[in-house]
Formats: sequence, structure tokens, C-alpha cells
Amino acid sequence: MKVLLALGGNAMTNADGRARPEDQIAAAQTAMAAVADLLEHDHDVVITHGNGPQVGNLLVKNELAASVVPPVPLDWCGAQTQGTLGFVLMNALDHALAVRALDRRTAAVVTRALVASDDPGFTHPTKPIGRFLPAEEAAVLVEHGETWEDRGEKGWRRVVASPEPLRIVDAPAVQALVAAGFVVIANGGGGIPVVQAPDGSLRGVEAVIDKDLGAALLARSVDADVLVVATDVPQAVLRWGTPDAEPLGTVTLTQMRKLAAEGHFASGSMGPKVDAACRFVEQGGTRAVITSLDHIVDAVSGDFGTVVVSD
Ligand SMILES: Nc1ncnc2c1ncn2[C@@H]1O[C@H](COP(=O)(O)OP(=O)(O)O)[C@@H](O)[C@H]1O
Ligand SMILES: NC(=O)OP(=O)(O)O
Repeated sequence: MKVLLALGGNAMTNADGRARPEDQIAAAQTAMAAVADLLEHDHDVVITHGNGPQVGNLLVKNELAASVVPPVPLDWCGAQTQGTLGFVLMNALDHALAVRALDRRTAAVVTRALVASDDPGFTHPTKPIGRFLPAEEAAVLVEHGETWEDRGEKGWRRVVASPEPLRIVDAPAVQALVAAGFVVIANGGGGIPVVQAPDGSLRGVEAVIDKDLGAALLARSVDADVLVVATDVPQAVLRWGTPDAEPLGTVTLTQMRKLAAEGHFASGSMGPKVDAACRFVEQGGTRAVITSLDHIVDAVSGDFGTVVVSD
């Protein structure tokens, strides 16, 4: 079975969302041990990852250092997160492969995703990035022109433009590496957003693509059978955050679309995961699973998480 594994940016940090290097390395080790287990059982795996906490942190560093070194645009920050997380994941995966004496090579691909220059996401920011702050601290940054949003019990979070990914520009490179037997990490952070000029040239645009929507595209590009969206909760939950909360098991595509329309899944977090799972199955994928980092193997064997199947 070919598995597209999407690792959440928050799942790769820890509960406070500060994204310390040691937390990211530990999360990468957990996830890559699961990948090595899957490879040992003859599954193929292609990996993608989020970058919300990481790209937000880079943006803060950029702004704090602006009087000392030239700031770089948000798409450059996104590209940097692909490099850093690709490096961390490759180290963790190489180690997990060596422990199991598996002879596989790994590769991380700097991956661009095409977006439309007139995407409504550019005028209405929806993608939460970076750390959570208390309302009073967020209010100060809003006065400085940033957009922040109340994200519930964890606090407020900055939101930035998040256009829809239309096509993975570097899919052919990913496909060639997969065909050559590499375990590939690609399209991190949903892909570096680029727009196409009339002359065909590409340029980066300041936005952060939702990695779950990017993952659904990548999954089809590599012809995956199963999409696993690994985050920091074991299942999607109905009536989330209420006394009547109920973890969701296996549902059909139609049932999941109906639950999403009823508003069970928050925008910018569980909402896009559910959307990505539905898109994947709609486009011919066998099964999409939403679960936590430590249940990746169970998700592939088919007995854990929130599972979306065709009708
Ligand atoms: N209905 C829901 N069921 C479960 N989790 C939900 C729901 N709605 C919102 N969430 C939130 O979604 C979070 C996972 O999304 P997100 O933080 O974007 O993860 P990641 O960065 O790992 O992809 C959970 O930690 C939870 O707080
Ligand atoms: N780019 C993105 O969606 O990252 P997260 O999964 O970390 O939110």
C-alpha cells in the first residue's frame, strides 16, 4: 500500500506550541519510527509536513532583527521551514532505518505549489501561524497592523493569507524520486506558494498554504492509496469542546461532508484536515485517516482514528 503521511506542524512541537528544536526532533523521531515500521511491512511512504508554528517563529525573528539584517518575505520563511524540517525528518528517518537494517535512501524536495494571484485568501487571512498569545498581548500586535484571531483555550494566534493550492509544481521531481525508491519528504507547509506570470515565470507570494490541502494534492500526484493526517489528537471529535463531545470513528464521504457543513470542525485546524480527507477519497483514494502521531501504524492497519471511506 502507498501511504501519504501528513505530519502536523503543531503535532511536531509540544503543548505550548513554542516549537523548541528538541521537541521537534523528538516528534520527528516518533513519526519516523512509525514510517520505518511501515516500510518494514512493505508499505511505500511519502511524507509531507506542516510548518505553522515554525514559519510564525521565523517571521517574528525576521521582524525583531529588521533593523540589523534585511527581512525576507514570508514565502522565503516557508522555504526555510521546508529545509529545516526536511533535514530534521531525514536525520530521524535515516536513524530509524538503520536501527531496522533497512536499506532505503531518503530525500527532501524543496517544493513549490501554484496558487491563483486573485485567490480570495489574499484578502481574507485564515491561516493560523506561530505562537499563541493572551488576548492583551495580541491586541498590541493588532495595533501594529497584524491580524490575530481568538483560537479558543490556547489563546490568540496570528493569521496570514492562505490561498488554495492548485498544482504541485515540483510533483515530477517527487514522482521520479519515489519511482527510484527514495523515501521522499515533500511539499512541506503545503508548498511554497508561487504565482505564474503571463510569460510563464514563477514568483513567490507572501502566504502560507494549508498543508492538509497540499497533502491531498500530493497524495493524488504520487497515487497514494491511503492518506494519514497525523496531528495532536487521536480522532476528530463531534461537538468539540462541549460536554457532549464524541470521538468520530469510520464515516463515509457523504456523512463527513454533512458533519463538516454542520460546523463540527474548526477552521484553520480540524476543518482543513477533514476537507483534505474528503477531497482525497473523492478523487479516488481508498481511505483517509485523521489521528495522532503515535497512532500512525494503527491508522494504516485500519483500526484507529477518524476514517473517511467512499460511500
Ligand atoms: N472537532 C475537532 N476535533 C478535534 N480537534 C479539533 C476539532 N476542532 C478543532 N480542533 C483542534 O484541532 C487541533 C489540530 O489541528 P492543528 O492545531 O492545525 O494541528 P497540526 O498543526 O498538528 O496540523 C487540535 O489540537 C484541536 O485543538
Ligand atoms: N502550513 C500548515 O498548514 O502548517 P500546520 O499544519 O502546522 O498548520
